[in-house]
Amino acid sequence: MGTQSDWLKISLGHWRNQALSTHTKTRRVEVALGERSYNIEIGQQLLTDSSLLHALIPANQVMVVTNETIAPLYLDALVKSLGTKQVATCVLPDGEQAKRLDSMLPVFDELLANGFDRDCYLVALGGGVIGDLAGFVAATYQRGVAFVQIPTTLLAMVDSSVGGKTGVNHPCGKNMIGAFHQPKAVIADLDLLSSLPDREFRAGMAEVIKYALLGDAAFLAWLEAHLPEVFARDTEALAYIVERSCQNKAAIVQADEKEAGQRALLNLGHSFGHAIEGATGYGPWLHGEAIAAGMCMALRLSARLSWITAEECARGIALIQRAGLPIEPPSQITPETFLDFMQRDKKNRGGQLRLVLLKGLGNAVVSADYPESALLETLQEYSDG
Ligand SMILES: NC(=O)c1ccc[n+]([C@@H]2O[C@H](COP(=O)([O-])OP(=O)(O)OC[C@H]3O[C@@H](n4cnc5c(N)ncnc54)[C@H](O)[C@@H]3O)[C@@H](O)[C@H]2O)c1
Ligand SMILES: O=C(O)C(=O)C[C@@H](O)[C@H](O)[C@H](O)COP(=O)(O)O
Ligand SMILES: [Zn+2]
Repeated sequence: MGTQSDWLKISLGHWRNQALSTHTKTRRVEVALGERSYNIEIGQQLLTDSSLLHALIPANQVMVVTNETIAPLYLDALVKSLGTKQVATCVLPDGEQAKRLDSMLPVFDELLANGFDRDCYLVALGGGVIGDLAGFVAATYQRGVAFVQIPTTLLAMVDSSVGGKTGVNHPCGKNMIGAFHQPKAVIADLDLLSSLPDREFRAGMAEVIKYALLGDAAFLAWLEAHLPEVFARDTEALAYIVERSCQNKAAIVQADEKEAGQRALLNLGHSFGHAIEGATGYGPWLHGEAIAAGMCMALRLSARLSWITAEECARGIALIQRAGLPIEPPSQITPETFLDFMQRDKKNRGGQLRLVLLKGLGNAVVSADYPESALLETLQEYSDG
């Protein structure tokens, strides 16, 4: 005999499948970058929409890059929908650990073995790891070929597939080797989220909350009110958060494609978060989890500086906690280790640590104008040592 909570789980699961089977209209967000402009298509049944794929991937030679977890779920369907083109595939190992330079070599080998020329298209079918890596292969193969992002995680749909940051990690730091290379299109098929594990879904929510905290106070209030629908994976709620997140990201990327200035706002929580990922060896902490803890650290430092009130700080942290995300870094990471990683952050200039901090919820700033002691005290708050 099942318990009441078993029953609740079963009925919620049933409702979730029903929710996903309701068809939402396709939404489109444009990333307007002159000759590098492209659209983000957000909808359902897009992976099997041959006419959409033919329109957005107008090449005869197509290389699909994916990983060993996603391939059995979605690769056949995609290859079938691509039809009669010359389609090659490259299936990489799963995980953040695989986001490194030498994982790119099998993709280059496969492109060359198949005689792919400069008119070929790469298709990144996966989360942020595959998108960043395949995008960097596209940026460098024969000095640059076209690519399309088909994000399969929430994080990739709301963030990594958009904006053209591609690259791989180095043991000394996150995304240390890479290039700006915009995709030709982003195809976000919400149906693919039905197989995403809950932990990965929560990690994606960290980047969604990021947009709200850094520049969209109305979205923050919406998320506070609608988190249950989001976590039930209600199709309309998913379509809304993906669309709103992409609109926020597109607006910033359009204004500052190569991060000369305001694009760094998209790095809220990342100076701390990337240090957590690096210090733990890339993997145990998912990117979104590290960024969640990092955003809490940025909130706490902002409150220490009196740039936000204690209430605003608590409100931001409460939402992150309600999303089931960590609100503190691992206590074993010492302030020295944090500073070591943070000193190599790409936002720094002239030896100064530039951080994304808050001057109100929905109002982030990039600043090196804070007393070093405030940063050290914040790091010490979390440390065992
Ligand atoms: N380029 C950017 O602007 C940008 C932005 C944010 C994050 N990132 C990068 O993205 C990476 C994190 O991306 P992520 O969170 O998508 O992680 P990920 O790519 O590792 O995917 C998460 C996990 O989910 C699995 N998975 C993916 N889609 C699935 C699906 N539909 N069903 C079942 N399992 C699925 C994957 O195999 C993997 O195990 C980090 O490397 C981060 O630095 C880049
Ligand atoms: O698109 C951006 O710009 C971002 O900063 C988005 C981040 O969520 C993402 O994690 C990005 O890869 C971080 O970039 P980095 O330049 O700090 O390595
Ligand atoms: Zn990120």
